[in-house]
Amino acid sequence: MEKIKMTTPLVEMDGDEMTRVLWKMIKDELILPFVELKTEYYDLGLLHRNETKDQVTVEAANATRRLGVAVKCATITPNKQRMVEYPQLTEMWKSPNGTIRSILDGTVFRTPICIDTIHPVVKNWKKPITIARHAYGDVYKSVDLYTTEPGSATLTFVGESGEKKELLVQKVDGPAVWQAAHNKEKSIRSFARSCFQYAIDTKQDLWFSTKDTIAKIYDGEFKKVFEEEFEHYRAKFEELGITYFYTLIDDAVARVIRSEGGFIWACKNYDGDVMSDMVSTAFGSLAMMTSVLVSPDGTTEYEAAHGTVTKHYYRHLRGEETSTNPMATIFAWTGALRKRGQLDGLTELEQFADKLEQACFTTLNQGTMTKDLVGLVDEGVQAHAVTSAAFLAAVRGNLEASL
Ligand SMILES: NC(=O)C1=CN([C@@H]2O[C@H](COP(=O)(O)OP(=O)(O)OC[C@H]3O[C@@H](n4cnc5c(N)ncnc54)[C@H](OP(=O)(O)O)[C@@H]3O)[C@@H](O)[C@H]2O)C=CC1
Ligand SMILES: O=C(O)CCC(=O)C(=O)O
Ligand SMILES: [Mn+2]
Repeated sequence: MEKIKMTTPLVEMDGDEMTRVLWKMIKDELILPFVELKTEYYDLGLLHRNETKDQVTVEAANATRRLGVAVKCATITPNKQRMVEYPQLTEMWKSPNGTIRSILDGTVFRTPICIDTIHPVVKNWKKPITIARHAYGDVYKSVDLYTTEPGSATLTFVGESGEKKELLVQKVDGPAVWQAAHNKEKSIRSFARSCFQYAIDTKQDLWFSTKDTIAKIYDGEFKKVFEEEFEHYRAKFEELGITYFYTLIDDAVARVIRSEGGFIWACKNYDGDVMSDMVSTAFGSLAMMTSVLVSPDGTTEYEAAHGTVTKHYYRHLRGEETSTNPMATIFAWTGALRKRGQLDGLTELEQFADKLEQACFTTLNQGTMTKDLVGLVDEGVQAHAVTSAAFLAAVRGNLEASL
């Protein structure tokens, strides 16, 4: 078979640990034999980020703005422990995801990948729940401070006009921790618009939740902007018979559990981060969730929602074959290839992405799956755990049969 040609490169962001291992396996087994892959490659592996003083992350984000589509491997965000593990690190670098999302702005849409033989642990969930996570700001762009003596902190804003606004944060009588976070009205507005548009595109209800009773100004602004923006979409919502529903985050959490699913849940950045892990795991596995960042200008970045699967990587380093689930990383690639195909009018590339996803489903339906899924399948369904390599080989077999 002649390889499928591409016209515009994808931005390829390589990453760390087990997902970096899977990344290469996926490319070698499922993409390079079939596609004349064109990528602009950025190595976001921790040590290369360190060598470039994290400039490679900024370059990769700027390349994504230029080329329009990126695919990203999971990356380590260093903490104190990682500084010990990697003594060559000159700084505790920020999260590359945080940096990229700040540059691209927009919303991260996360949807569970469902199969017929695995039922959600929440038995009334009948349809997938998509988390729409605001990608900009809040704690991901905040500054932190630790102080040791009694004293007080104030929050000061100085406008370009010279106007000053000052607020006492707290007076403390001993050691304390502090944090200042922000968001931009423009970003909140584009978050709202992308959520309403996504609800229309997928014909699903949209829920939105914050804690505006506590963060009256901060979260109140999110609520207000969503209400204002909804007026531009109300007619279309009514025409499609879908609804916009706002409620407090704690009420939303309870309602989500009691729901049937089949809607989009818009969440502030941190809520979306943690709720997407809960939702994906409740639907099956962390590795069964797609994730795409859609920025206001339509730029897209596809990734897995999970991390670098460190525990499996240590086993890999000890020479063991691991059974790490590559589904979310494969779907990051198919999402990006399909989008590139759509933008460049390459039907064959789009169809290839569809067929690769279908080959994954066929493999799972044949009972060939990674360890995380085997224990979850319905009673009576034959399923066996295989290594990541064996899973990818089986997917390749099914893919070849479909081409
Ligand atoms: N998008 C990104 O770039 C993200 C990066 N990170 C980074 O990843 C690193 C590890 O973070 P951690 O908190 O352990 O989170 P991970 O998501 O990497 O893994 C947590 C656990 O979830 C299970 N799991 C996750 N993905 C898979 C998979 N594909 N197949 C099978 N099981 C899976 C594993 O459970 P078990 O061990 O029981 O098999 C694993 O130990 C950190 O350095 C963090 O900074 C974290 C989140 C997102
Ligand atoms: O960037 C990080 O460190 C974490 C990212 C994350 O947890 C996510 O994207 O869900
Ligand atoms: Mn997360």
